[in-house]
Amino acid sequence: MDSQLSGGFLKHTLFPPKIFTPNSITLSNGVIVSHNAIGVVEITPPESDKAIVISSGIHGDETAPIELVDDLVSSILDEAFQPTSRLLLIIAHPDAIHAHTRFIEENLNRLFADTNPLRNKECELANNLQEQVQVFFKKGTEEPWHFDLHSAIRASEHYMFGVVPASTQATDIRPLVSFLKASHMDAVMLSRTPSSTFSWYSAEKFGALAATFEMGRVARLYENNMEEFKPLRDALVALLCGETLPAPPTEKGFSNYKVTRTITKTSDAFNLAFSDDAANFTYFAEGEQLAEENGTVYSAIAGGEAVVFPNSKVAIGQRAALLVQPFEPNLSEPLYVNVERDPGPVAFS
Ligand SMILES: O=C(O)CCC(=O)N[C@@H](CCC(=O)O)C(=O)O
Ligand SMILES: [Zn+2]
Repeated sequence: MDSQLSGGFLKHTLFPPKIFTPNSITLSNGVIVSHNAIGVVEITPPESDKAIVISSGIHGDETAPIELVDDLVSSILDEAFQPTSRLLLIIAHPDAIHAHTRFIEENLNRLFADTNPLRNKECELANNLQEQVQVFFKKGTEEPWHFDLHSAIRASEHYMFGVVPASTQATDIRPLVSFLKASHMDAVMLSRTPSSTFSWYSAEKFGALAATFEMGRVARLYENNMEEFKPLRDALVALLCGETLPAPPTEKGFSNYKVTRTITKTSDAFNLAFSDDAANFTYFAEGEQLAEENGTVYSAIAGGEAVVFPNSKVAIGQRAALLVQPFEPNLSEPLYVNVERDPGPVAFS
């Protein structure tokens, strides 16, 4: 193993040597740690039943996930726990982390639909990450999982929540929902339409149990209160080690939402009808105005809608908000999140 990785995965990712050579070591517990690329570490135990990708730093200013992934790699190197799953651990975008920004030229988390023409650094990163994940999942036949860790830009009615992408695969996501509950998350949101996010890539291409996790709110590196994410870390370690997941908390509930609509910004005339700092999951009653663009008015549909990830400053052609409604899934039956096998009826405008 190169000496820099023993100084920490994050440190190596942010300050890599001029020439990087992929390398591997076998720990005394038999676990192989391979440093495949800058920001990509693969863990191979002697036997495995799951193949799990845990990615962070897709957005450079969302730092709690980066600290968590760095900590997991250090703990594996220190043999503090012994994974029984193959793992791919990722810190994706060092330039954006250095710059304390979401991205440099283009939102990396919208570049996983296909191989990208190389117009900027994010396209190159997305292509490399697609390749790394593809090789990783195709190496074995274990159950594929992917957690893409993020932090929200704004305050949120639900501090920690998962966003499950819609795919054309028939993947029953109930184990994922159980994992969210065991991680003490507050909510899950089921998508309805395909997206071009990293978690969608793993769900669509490999049938992975995949989700974007929102871990609290953006903060500078090492200014996060990582105690808040201890239940998530505990659940991850249990999953990685093939142990029983921790029990969900009894003191708080868990909310289920499904996306009713995606509002896409199509011009510079796009405006949100509410304050820029409205929290995620702010509820709007039927008829309340949500956004306006060139005379098209978006208002909440019957039953009302809550707004998630509102952002009028996104690039033209990109998602400016998700609108959601609560629902109660029937967990005694398989729960699918795709266009063909929709989780239940929902009102559309
Ligand atoms: O707080 C925000 O507005 C953005 C936080 C974030 O980066 N969220 C992800 C969600 C991806 C998904 O829909 O699965 C993103 O916007 O890329
Ligand atoms: Zn993000």
